[in-house]
Order: sequence, then structure tokens, then C-alpha cells
Amino acid sequence: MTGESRAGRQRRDPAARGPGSGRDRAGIGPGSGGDRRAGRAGRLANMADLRIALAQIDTCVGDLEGNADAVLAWSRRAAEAGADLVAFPEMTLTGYPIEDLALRGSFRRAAWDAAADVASRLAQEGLGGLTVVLGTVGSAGEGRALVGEDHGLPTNRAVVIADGAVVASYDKQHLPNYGVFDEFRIFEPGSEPRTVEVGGRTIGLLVCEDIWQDGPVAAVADLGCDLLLVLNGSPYEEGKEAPAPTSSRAAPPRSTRPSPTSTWSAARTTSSSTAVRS
Ligand SMILES: NC(=O)CC[C@H](N)C(=O)O
Repeated sequence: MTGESRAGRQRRDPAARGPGSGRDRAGIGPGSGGDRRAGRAGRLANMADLRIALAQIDTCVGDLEGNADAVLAWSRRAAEAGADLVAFPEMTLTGYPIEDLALRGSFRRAAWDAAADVASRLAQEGLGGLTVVLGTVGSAGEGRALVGEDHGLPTNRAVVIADGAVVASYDKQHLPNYGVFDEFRIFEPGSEPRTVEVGGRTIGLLVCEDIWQDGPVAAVADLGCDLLLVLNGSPYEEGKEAPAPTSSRAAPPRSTRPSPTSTWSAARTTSSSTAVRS
């Protein structure tokens, strides 16, 4: 956390539903990482077998339907190109920045429905085997939110879609509130690292500011991931540099920890981008 006061945040109409930030499915979620580390050397040797598409698309704030259509179109292209996984920018479905739309429960419910709809449409088209990672708005505390009065709070969420369903989610932990960013005011920070298994590799999920601050990289590395997948929404800024590898800054590498970034492939646009570190 940034240590800022949250007193000024607005939390109106906090109704929402969707997948929780806990373990969603066997093989996905936080864990000790010990067993995953065991086969890491072999998996890394075959990392080239995992084909990842980076779909750096333009999205429109509030246009859930249009953004979902774009996700489907670019997922099809990724599958045609032989990708195992396609990654989209931060807040893909909702657009970025959504500002006070995050506070509307009806919008969060619609965003969840849009993600579920993307999942089922992909499966209907025979693309359920493609793993799709995209950004959207989530809701913390939706276990309580599913029945009766909804106490969920908006989160900046990455979701993983596979086999016709939303199978995992990760809530961004560091919420920037400087410059053009206005996230701390509207979102609840996540606290749980998240990994997903794709093609026998363990992928750690993070969102943008998470790699600019200490903590999240080390936490997900401790789960034993082979690769970090970071959804970004970064404006073009004259002289802006890619962040220094925070895995080494966040905590000294240990023998059991995957080695810090060996490559950095990131692209930035005026709207949003997605970066993959391996
Ligand atoms: N969306 C974000 O979290 C972006 C913050 C990041 N520090 C940047 O400037 O790109």
C-alpha cells in the first residue's frame, strides 16, 4: 500500500458479483510453490514452446460490448497465429480510466457478465483451449455480495479465461493516484498474489503499478512462477523509462526463486499496453 489516507474515497452503490480473488480452481491460485519449483529448470528449458500473443488494443471507456468484441476478434487472430495465451491491456473490458463508473454496482455486474460472455463465446467457437488474460473491474468481498445486500468494493482486476469460463482473477495491489492516475480513490487494493498454470508453466499475474513498487513481484515469485505477465495501462510520457526489474529490488533473489527478468518486451502506446517478462 502507498500509505495514503483512504478517507477521501467515494464508495457508492458497491454492488457487484464475479469470481473471487481466492483459489478459483484446482491448480490455480496461491500456494507454497515448492512442488512447482521442482520442475522449473525443465520447464524453463521448454519455455519457447509456450506461445504468447500480446494484443495491444485500443479500448473505449464504458463500451463493454465493443471492447468484448475486440477481445474476441483479437483472440481469434491470436489462435490463428498458434498462441497458447493472449494477453490484453489493463482494464480491457471496461476501458481505462473508468473513474466513478467503478463505483456503480450495475456497471461491475455488466463487466462480469461481459467476461463470462467472452468465455462462452470463445468456447462456442472452439477456442476454449486458448488462455485469455484481460483486465476488467472486479469486486472485493463478493462472497458476501452474491446474496442480499452487496458490500463488494471495486478492484482493478485481471481475469483468466479458459475452457469457456473465467477461471482465475488477480486484484491489483498498488493503485497509483498521481499524474493522470486516479485509482487509489476508486479501487480497493488486492492483497493476494496469483499464479496460473498454462501449458505446464506457472505464470505470475500482476497489473502495471505492481511492478513499479516493492512487494508484489517478490510475493508472486515466492509462489514459484516461471514467468511474470503484467497487464499495463500506461500513457506515453516523454522520457519515460521502463521500470527497473523489481524482482531483484523487492527482495534479494534466493536459490529457490526464479531468476529476475532476462528479457523485457513491452510496448507503450498513448492508451494502454501489455508487457510480458520472462
Ligand atoms: N496504470 C498504472 O498502474 C500505471 C502506473 C505506472 N507507474 C506508469 O506510469 O505506467
